Amino acid sequence: MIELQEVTKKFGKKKALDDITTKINKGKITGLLGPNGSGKSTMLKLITDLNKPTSGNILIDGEQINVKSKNRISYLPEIDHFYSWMKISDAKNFVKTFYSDWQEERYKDLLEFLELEESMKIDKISKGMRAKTKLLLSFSRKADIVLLDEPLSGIDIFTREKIIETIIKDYRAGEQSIIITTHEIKEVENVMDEALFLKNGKIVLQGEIETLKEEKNLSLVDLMREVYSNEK
Ligand SMILES: Nc1ncnc2c1ncn2[C@@H]1O[C@H](COP(=O)(O)OP(=O)(O)OP(=O)(O)O)[C@@H](O)[C@H]1O
Repeated sequence: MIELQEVTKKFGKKKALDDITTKINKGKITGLLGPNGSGKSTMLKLITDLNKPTSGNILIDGEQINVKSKNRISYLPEIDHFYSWMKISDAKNFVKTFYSDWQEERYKDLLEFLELEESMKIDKISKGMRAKTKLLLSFSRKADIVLLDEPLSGIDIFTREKIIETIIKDYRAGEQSIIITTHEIKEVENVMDEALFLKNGKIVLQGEIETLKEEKNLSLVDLMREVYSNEK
C-alpha cells in the first residue's frame, strides 16, 4: 500500500500538493485524475522519490521510501527521457543496468506485441512508437508498483488501444499496483479499479469506480463533470 501523510509540495509559493493524506490500495489499477495543473505528475514524482515533499511522509507498505522501495517502482515519465542517438536496444541496455528486476523474456515478448524493433532509432520513430517504447521499458521489469504518467497523451486511437492492452496483458491483480494519470477517461474507465480525483493539489473524491458510479448513477465522465463543476 502507498500511503501519503500530510504531504505538501511547494514550488515557490505554489502548492502543487496541499496537505494530502490518503492510501492507495495495493494490487489495484488506480486512475489519478484531474484537470491540468491539479498535481497528478507531482504526486507520481514524489512516490518515485524523484522529488521530495516540502513536508509530510510517503510510506510504501509501511516503510518510508528508501533504496529498496525505489527498486520496486517502475515509472513512465510524461516527457521522453531518451537520448536522441539511442536505438531501442540502447535504451533497453540503459534501463537494464539500473534495475536488477529486468525481465529479458518479457521484453522480447512485449517488443513483438508492440510491433517494435530493437534497431529502431528513437529520434526517427513516430510519437506513438516512442510512447510504446516507454511502455515497453516500464513493463519489462518485475516491479510491483508501476506509475504511468500520461501514457496515452497525444497518441492515435489504435496505439492507445494497444497501450491499454499492454497495461492489462500481464497485469498481476492483487499483487501489482498500477497508477495511471490520464485525460483519456473513457478509454481507461474499464481498466481502472479505483480513482483519485485531484483539484488544485487537493483530493476532491476517491474510491472504487463502480461504487462511485453506482452511488451517483453517473458515468465516470459525468461524475468528473459534477466533481469539477462543484469545486471552485
Ligand atoms: N518543477 C516545477 N516548478 C515549478 N512549478 C511546478 C513544477 N512542477 C509542477 N509545478 C506546478 O505545480 C502544479 C501541478 O503541476 P503537475 O504537473 O503536478 O500537474 P498535472 O495535474 O500533472 O498537470 P497536467 O495534466 O497538465 O500534466 C502546476 O501549477 C505546475 O505549474
